[in-house]
Amino acid sequence: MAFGFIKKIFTFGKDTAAEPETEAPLAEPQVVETVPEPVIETPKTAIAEERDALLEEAEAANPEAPHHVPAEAEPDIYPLPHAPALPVAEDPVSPAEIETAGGPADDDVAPQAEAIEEQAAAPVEEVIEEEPAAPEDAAAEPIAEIVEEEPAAAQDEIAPVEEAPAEAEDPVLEEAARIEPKAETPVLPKGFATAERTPVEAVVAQQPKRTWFQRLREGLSRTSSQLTGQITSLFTKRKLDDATLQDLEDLLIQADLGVETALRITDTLASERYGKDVTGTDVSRIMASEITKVLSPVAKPLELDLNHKPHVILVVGVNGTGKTTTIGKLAAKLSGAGLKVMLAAGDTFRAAAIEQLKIWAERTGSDIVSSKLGADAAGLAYEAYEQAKLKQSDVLIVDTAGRLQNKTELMAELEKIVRVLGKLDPDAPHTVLQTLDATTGQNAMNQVEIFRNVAGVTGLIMTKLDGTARGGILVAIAAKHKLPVYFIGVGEGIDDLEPFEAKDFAQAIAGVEA
Ligand SMILES: Nc1nc2c(ncn2[C@@H]2O[C@H](COP(=O)(O)OP(=O)(O)OP(=O)(O)O)[C@@H](O)[C@H]2O)c(=O)[nH]1
Repeated sequence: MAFGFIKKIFTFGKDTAAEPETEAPLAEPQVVETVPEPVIETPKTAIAEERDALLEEAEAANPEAPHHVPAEAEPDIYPLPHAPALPVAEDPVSPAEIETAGGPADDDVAPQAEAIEEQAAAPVEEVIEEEPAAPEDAAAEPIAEIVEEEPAAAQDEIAPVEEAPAEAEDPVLEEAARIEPKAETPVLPKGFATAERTPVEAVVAQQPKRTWFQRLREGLSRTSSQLTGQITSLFTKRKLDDATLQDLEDLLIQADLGVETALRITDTLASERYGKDVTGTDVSRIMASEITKVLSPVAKPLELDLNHKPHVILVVGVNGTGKTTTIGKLAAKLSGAGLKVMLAAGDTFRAAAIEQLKIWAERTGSDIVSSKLGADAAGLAYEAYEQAKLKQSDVLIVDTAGRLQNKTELMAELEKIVRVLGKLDPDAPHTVLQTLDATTGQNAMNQVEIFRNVAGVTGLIMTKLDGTARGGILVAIAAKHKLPVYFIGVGEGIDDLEPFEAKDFAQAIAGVEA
């Protein structure tokens, strides 16, 4: 491992498979300088020829002078001004990349790099024979340091990945790994310089973090730009008449806003501008205003009755809609506010979901009750409630397995969880939250209808509004079900959960500047 690492330093971008089995030699320049000509069987490199010519010339000019290049000066032969930084040595860097990293290469850098490659490829026995005493060599010490330090640094980075459960690509786990301390940049040997690449952290730091509102806008930009584009072309050089109103209504319905809201918008537009010229901006403004009116009554805070101890929040929804992630975000908010939170890993179908919730519990300082894969989820909810009572938790949040609304067995199991909790406290679960994935269109309406019947959903959270969200369906759901919308998910991070604001959401959908 350590030797392989050294080898990488000296063989940038080389296909290591094509190299000899022996570990790479420490290609000190003086090694090549002192190798007698007959031993090197490869043809002379340009730099060697140039060097010999210079030596001959110097000898001719002053036959008394010593013509051996002193050892300590030798590293200057190949300063490699743009050598790759050691931390990224795993990433093969070709000489071409080295050049571009620091601008155009000097004419003599390329042959030097070539010479180094040749030296590195030379059979190890030859080099060892000719190599001067290594401990004396100034460059050798830092290399030894790096060799010792490198495995430890690598372990720091690898460890969280090894500990991660099966679904290592899970962003929650990735983020958990990301927050591990970074390995320190090793001290480079003399004669090397770090490549002038901006570290990734610096690049990230340079980019201003997008606010959640920007992410929401971007997420909904597919809906809004499609809508506004179509609306603009609809009203170009046309007065508002019945036909344009009908076309507009169709466009709004296609954007999932629902018939009721579409009619609200067209009616208001007709009352203001019938028979007159209409611009896209007029329509967007009316759209934002009418959508705000529909959403305002459902934009409510999540009320907790802390007399219950615990206030039980059951989280339900179709697979992958973001239940577990949302639970983590909620737990972070609540425990951050000083409440004692207990989580119940009721998604007993998916091992990764249990692990994922454990990580969230750890990150948020919450207690957690979990059981084996495949255990009875209602039994787990019961146990979790008992534990939460015992521990005097303020809030118990119960995760459940994702289920398609048409899977009757799973839906029956959900009913059972609700029944069991109701036996422990007639009012429990006090809140039944349903997560909806904003990338889903009309199907989200169907999901709400069924989960509402089975689990008595009392409020909604729409997740993934930072992606290529559709979002319009939330307006239709609000108009029809009038269920509170508490929060929106605008990312995978712990803080990416924002209270739902009707006006912000409406303006983002309508493409109106705030
Ligand atoms: N971009 C984005 N991704 C999210 C958001 N919320 C959740 N996700 C991601 O969506 C994926 C599914 O989230 P989970 O929390 O595992 O969903 P779940 O509903 O518990 O999934 P099941 O256990 O399969 O039912 C994960 O990759 C999350 O990181 C969000 O607001 N924005």
